Amino acid sequence: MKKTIQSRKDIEILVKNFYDKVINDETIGFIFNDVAKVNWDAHLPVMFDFWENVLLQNNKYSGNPMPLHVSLNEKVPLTKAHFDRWLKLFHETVDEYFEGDIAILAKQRSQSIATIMQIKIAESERARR
Ligand code: HEM
Repeated sequence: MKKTIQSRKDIEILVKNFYDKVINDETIGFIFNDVAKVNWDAHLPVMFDFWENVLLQNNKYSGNPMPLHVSLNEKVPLTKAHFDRWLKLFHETVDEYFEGDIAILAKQRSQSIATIMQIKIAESERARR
């Protein structure tokens, strides 16, 4: 049976399984593997903190992901298709493992953060012209 998202352990299950899909994905995998060459041992704990902060509100993450994605977009254009794919994989992972209010919140928050990210990227492109 699926469970609700309640703890750091649940967040770790969500995030790890999501990135397992990401690194093997034909549409967005190369951005992580070949462009950013992500160090997963360093990145995963940051993502646990980020999602724990967003979903369980415990102030573990105090960074700002927006500038990082704006810079990444200068190395490889991050398109709507990339964001749609990211969101599809994230929502799929949430639904595979979890149910309940926090699972719904995870899908809503990822959607709204992705929207803001795309707006920030578009603004940065206008400023560069
Ligand atoms: C096309 C979609 C996206 C791509 C290709 C992408 C890619 C990346 C990459 C390459 C990194 C750097 C990892 C490293 O440290 O080496 C990163 C960091 C991060 N991403 Fe994304 N991302 C995407 C969308 C999102 C979305 C929608 C969210 C939030 C809902 C998000 C949240 C974060 C956070 C929190 C970090 C860590 C920032 C920090 O170090 O403080 N990303 N992303």
